[in-house]
Amino acid sequence: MPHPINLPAWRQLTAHAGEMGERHMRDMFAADPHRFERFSLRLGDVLLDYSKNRITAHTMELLTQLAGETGVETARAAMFAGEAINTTENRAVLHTALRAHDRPEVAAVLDKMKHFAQAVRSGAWKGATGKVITDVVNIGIGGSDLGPVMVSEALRPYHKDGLRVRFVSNVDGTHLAETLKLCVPETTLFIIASKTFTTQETMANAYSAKDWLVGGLGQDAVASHFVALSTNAAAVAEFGIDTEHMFEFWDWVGGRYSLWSAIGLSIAVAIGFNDFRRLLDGAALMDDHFRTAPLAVNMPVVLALLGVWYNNFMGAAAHAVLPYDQYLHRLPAYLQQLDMESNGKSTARDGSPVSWQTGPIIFGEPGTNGQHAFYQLIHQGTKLIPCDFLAAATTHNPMGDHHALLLSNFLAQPEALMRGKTLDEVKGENPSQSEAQAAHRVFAGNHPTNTVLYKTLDPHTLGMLIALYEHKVFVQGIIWDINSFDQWGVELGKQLAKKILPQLNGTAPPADHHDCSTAGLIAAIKGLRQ
Ligand SMILES: O=P(O)(O)OC[C@H]1O[C@H](O)[C@H](O)[C@@H](O)[C@@H]1O
Repeated sequence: MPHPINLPAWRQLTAHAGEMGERHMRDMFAADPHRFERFSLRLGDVLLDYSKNRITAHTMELLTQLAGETGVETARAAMFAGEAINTTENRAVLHTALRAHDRPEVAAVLDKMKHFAQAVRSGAWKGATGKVITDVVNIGIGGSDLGPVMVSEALRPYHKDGLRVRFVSNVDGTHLAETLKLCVPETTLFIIASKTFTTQETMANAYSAKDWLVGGLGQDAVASHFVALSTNAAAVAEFGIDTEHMFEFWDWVGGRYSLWSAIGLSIAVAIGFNDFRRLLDGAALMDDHFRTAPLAVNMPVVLALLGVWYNNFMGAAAHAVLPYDQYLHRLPAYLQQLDMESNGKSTARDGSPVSWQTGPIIFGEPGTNGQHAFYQLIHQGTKLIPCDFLAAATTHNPMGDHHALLLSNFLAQPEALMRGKTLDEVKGENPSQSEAQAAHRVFAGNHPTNTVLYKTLDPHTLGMLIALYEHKVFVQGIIWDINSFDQWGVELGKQLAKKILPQLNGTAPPADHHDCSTAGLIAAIKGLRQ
């Protein structure tokens, strides 16, 4: 497969970007009253409006051509077929199989999760002293935390009353300590979530949680207060969890794609298995759409292509995710891992260095909070930052005018970003102001946004939205000719931390291989501790 920059569509897009640089969306909207219908897609209760982008029909044709030339359709088929497309780890990438209904091993684990979730929720599962569980603490990090936290927060209206699900990820003891202050051993159940069951942070937190539990209830209590989610049965047993109480998954499930697997157990406990199944079914609907819809009308493909357009042809380095939905307040954090760990790569699939841009910097906050913080830069700064706006047409919490206020902002911001405000408009508002004063009040506009509107944030819709982003990231990885499914970039820091630990603890002599900054900081920490 030739590198993307050598493909005909890439060259044509480079030339086309030059032409499009001159054009303002305000004029394109004025010229075409059907732009919304032309550039929007709908699947079930989810609507994607991508009309506020710096595109024409020709732009989309060229981008779709790029998807064709980079082999997106072949790659998509290979992923769904279970080929080992994660070539640096020789693994298949089959998170889609977790939400389909055709694998017996998946069905068996889901069944086990269902029974466990029911037992905890109904009170049939008892702690060591016979009390029902009131607090479930998921201990995990990265993909074993961010997906479950994000979904658990997003689906709060579906949580069972009186059952609190908490998450501990950071190796900073503060995270666990502050969480344990809210729990008592007799009624607390720990879910240790780790694909490898070797992750330093998770193991440290799991052992400390075990000490806390054993300190309160004794060693025999571990069996009824700890369960594990992992692919590594030996390590689970060594930790002291009966593998009866282990929920397994497989190496073909990447960490950041694992919330659909046993890693989702905390979600199933919080919202109940039926709603967890609805989450999977929503994702399966998006999978089906992604697998079968022609590229030009394929929602994840269109989102991916728009991202490529700005990232590779218009010089954008970042992408903002702006949910106007408080329940999605952890979506940006979740997408940071999904997108940046997947596509933050600089080696092409053939091992050569890339000479084109790959994954963007993802950031965001829930609207309207972001408006009062960083939107200034998006509106008037020097950087081009494409944004995704997301909102539900209905609210779980009708209260006065709040939802209408929220949605009016959700609609106003993309309109303002698109349209901008000209010098003449500024002067028209206040003819007495000086030229210089007026200049500060001008908005260039022409800032691209996608709008994702859905009916209600329910489990099914959330499943669709997450799968939408998963497949977007996949398509971009194929176009950029990188492996979206490994994460070698996180290894070096881990290795060095392991070496530094005994030096900090004083069980190993200060090493002379450090640079003077690291050595100086180690010495400073020791000094400040005295
Ligand atoms: O689930 P675990 O094996 O504990 O891994 C947790 C996380 O740590 C790793 O360092 C990776 O960067 C993540 O992709 C992964 O999700």
